[in-house]
Amino acid sequence: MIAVLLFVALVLCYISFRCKRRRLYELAALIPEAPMPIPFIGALQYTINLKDLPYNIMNIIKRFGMFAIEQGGLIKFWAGPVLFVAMTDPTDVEFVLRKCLDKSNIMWLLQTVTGNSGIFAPVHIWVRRRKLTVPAFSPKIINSYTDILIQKCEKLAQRFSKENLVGTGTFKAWSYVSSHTLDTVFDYTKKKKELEDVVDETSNLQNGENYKTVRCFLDNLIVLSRTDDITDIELREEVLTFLFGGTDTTAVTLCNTLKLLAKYPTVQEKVYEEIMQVLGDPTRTITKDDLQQLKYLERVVKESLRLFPPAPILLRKICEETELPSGKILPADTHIFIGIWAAGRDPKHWGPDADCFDPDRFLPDRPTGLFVPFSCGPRNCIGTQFAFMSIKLAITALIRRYKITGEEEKGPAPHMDCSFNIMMKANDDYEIGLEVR
Ligand code: HEM
Repeated sequence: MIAVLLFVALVLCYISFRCKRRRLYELAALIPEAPMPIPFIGALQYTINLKDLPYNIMNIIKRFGMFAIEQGGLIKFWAGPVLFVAMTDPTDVEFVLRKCLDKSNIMWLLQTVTGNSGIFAPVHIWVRRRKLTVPAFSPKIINSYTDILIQKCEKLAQRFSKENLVGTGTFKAWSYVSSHTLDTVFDYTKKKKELEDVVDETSNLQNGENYKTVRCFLDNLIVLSRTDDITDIELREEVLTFLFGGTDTTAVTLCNTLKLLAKYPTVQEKVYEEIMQVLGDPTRTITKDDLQQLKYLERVVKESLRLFPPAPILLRKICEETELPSGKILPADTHIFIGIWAAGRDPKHWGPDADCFDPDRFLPDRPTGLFVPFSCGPRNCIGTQFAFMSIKLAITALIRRYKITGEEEKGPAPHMDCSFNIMMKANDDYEIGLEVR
């Protein structure tokens, strides 16, 4: 008898739940659905096998993104009762990134690490944090870092030769490059495992202790924190934002670009020739003006970001029913999965060779599709300019000394086996070789 009552109660709860969400189901029914092997739990089935989770998520990102392209730019899928739409249509994507600023709360796990730092914070907290950090990224301040960055890139190039990695076959570049980018953002020489101490130290630094020993972004944040009423916890959270948003993203892009240069030696030679032409004297130290002239290198980095964006998806949540520019209507409480990876490979917008590596597609007179590896709109990446400068300087320091070697690609479409570990990263930890020029 109790079991029957329990069953009836459950059925009534389910009916009431469905009734309350009637509008959501009505609108969702108009959107094509991604095929799922097990219907009821939806995309949750891909999270069961924790060991292969990063690989499975990457596959979902690719598969759903491509399916959205086939279906005209928008599809839906369910994760249990939660409605997701995957979006690739350029106009709809730009609209969402500019107007819908709430992050999806499936990012709660990341938020437990970074707290209310700008990158994942609810909109009302983010507005203040963004205002606080913007001055640290003014072109004037970024330019003033050029000399420090040049020294650090030289140090990276020398490190490879000091550690006997030049002319001795292939090695995994990831750990060297990621410690370099950590150093560039924080200007610290501490190892990652000591980062907690670094973060705690920043709180003491607010009081002026050891202030002169720290420079770069951290330095600027501390200076800013003196004029604005920012607490130790907030300062700590923002430091974590820079760690989270600025270091591995730049390292992944740098490594992807090196790997692509190894795969395509003719592109690498063009990059080398441009550097030699701009610098004239091969031993001369690079300047910020030289950097502006490295246009081909800039196109190579953009093409690397198009094909292998470190953030292959962006997540947003819409709280109210919203009509998209394409005319489709999304119900309130939809989680949006913006397919950056797929939008960068959409043949409708990038041409039939969308999967191929062709830096010249970024020549100024050629039309391009949606290129948003740094997002766009008010919550876009605050470090875009810094990232470009940092990546171009590091590649210049390496290419002028060394030939990057490795497995050459047979066709124009590069292959890289990647997983999604918060960002999209190659599974081989970026195995490359270096030869002296
Ligand atoms: C190639 C390198 C980089 C890539 C691809 C990248 C990508 C992104 C993307 C896609 C977002 C937006 C996330 C979203 O909309 O959900 C973002 C946000 C952010 N990035 Fe970057 N980023 C890079 C480098 C950097 C660097 C070097 C810094 C700082 C030194 C930085 C600091 C930030 C911050 C603070 C945010 C949060 C902005 C906000 O919400 O107001 N990023 N980044």
